[in-house]
Amino acid sequence: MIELQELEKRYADSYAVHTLSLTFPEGQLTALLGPSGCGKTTTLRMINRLTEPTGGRVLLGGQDTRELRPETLRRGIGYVIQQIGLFPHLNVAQNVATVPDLLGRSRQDTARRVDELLELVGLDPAVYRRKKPAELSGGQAQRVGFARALAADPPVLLMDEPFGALDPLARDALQEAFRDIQRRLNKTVVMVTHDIDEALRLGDQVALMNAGRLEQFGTPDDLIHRPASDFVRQFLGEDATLRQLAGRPVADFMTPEPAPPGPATRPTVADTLNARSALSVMLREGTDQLTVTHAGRPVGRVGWADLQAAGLRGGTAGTTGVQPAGPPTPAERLAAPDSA
Ligand SMILES: Nc1ncnc2c1ncn2[C@@H]1O[C@H](COP(=O)(O)OP(=O)(O)OP(=O)(O)O)[C@@H](O)[C@H]1O
Repeated sequence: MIELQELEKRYADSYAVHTLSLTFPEGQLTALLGPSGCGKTTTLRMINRLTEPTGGRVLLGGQDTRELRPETLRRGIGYVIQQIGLFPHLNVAQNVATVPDLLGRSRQDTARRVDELLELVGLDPAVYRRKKPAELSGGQAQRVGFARALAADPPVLLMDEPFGALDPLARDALQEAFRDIQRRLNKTVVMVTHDIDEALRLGDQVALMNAGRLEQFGTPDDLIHRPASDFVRQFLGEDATLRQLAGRPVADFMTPEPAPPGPATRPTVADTLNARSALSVMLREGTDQLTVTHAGRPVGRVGWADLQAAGLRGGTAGTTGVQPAGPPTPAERLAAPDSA
């Protein structure tokens, strides 16, 4: 869908991006990940020509983007940045309506579209339509930014650290909302982030860059279990598997099981709890089996081996240092960050 062919950006005698070739698959979210200064933002901005390449080309739906006028190109691509930059003098509805207005849609269509989009991003139109940006929290403003980026229903969405300026709670909530939206709308999304957790959690694919070049392109699972280089291994760190488990609900690893008769004998966790926290509970409670509940009722069980098999597929316990009957080190590491 979006294809980069030997794309390059040179500044004086240094390359911000060097002969970068990669294809962002249609309908999927690709996280552009890498250390500061590796060329993520430059790559993203070359897709919508906010930055002009010094070499190579970008194909969008097979068409060379140099053949399009930059404004036409940008109108067809949603763009979300860290501080969304809403127009302060316009209310929420007017901000979201900017692009449909530009495209000459009727007033009625636009009003309906604005309400749909506000609902989609989790803002009640009746409450938020007429508010000014100054009356919104950071998370709400960013939601409006998403709505605005989606207003023209672009097939492609570029996002540069879209959750970066939010506090952890607002960030989690908006990431969840966005994941849900992405599942429903199937946009082709390229998201720049330096946050490994975010990339592994939201990315269908991850493109890991280093010094202007691509180190590896693959699924989160590929990067964790089949790192293409020492750089990839070191960048993800030894906690990579735990990070991946943190992004998945325990329901994904559960074996369905009818509620056993009699009093509960195993510790219970809700099916929405993330798998990393479920591991923490096992360590804390000294058990390798948990009962999983849905709306308070037992629906299945999950064992250490299930999480280990899923989390460490293609690897070994040594990858993370997690051991079932284990010494205290992993327990400390697991329990510390987010004991459920
Ligand atoms: N206008 C410019 N002039 C000169 N050098 C630039 C310019 N813009 C970017 N660079 C350089 O290009 C390299 C890549 O920058 P870029 O902003 O793409 O990195 P990044 O991976 O997005 O970094 P970060 O995560 O810190 O935002 C950096 O070394 C940067 O200093």
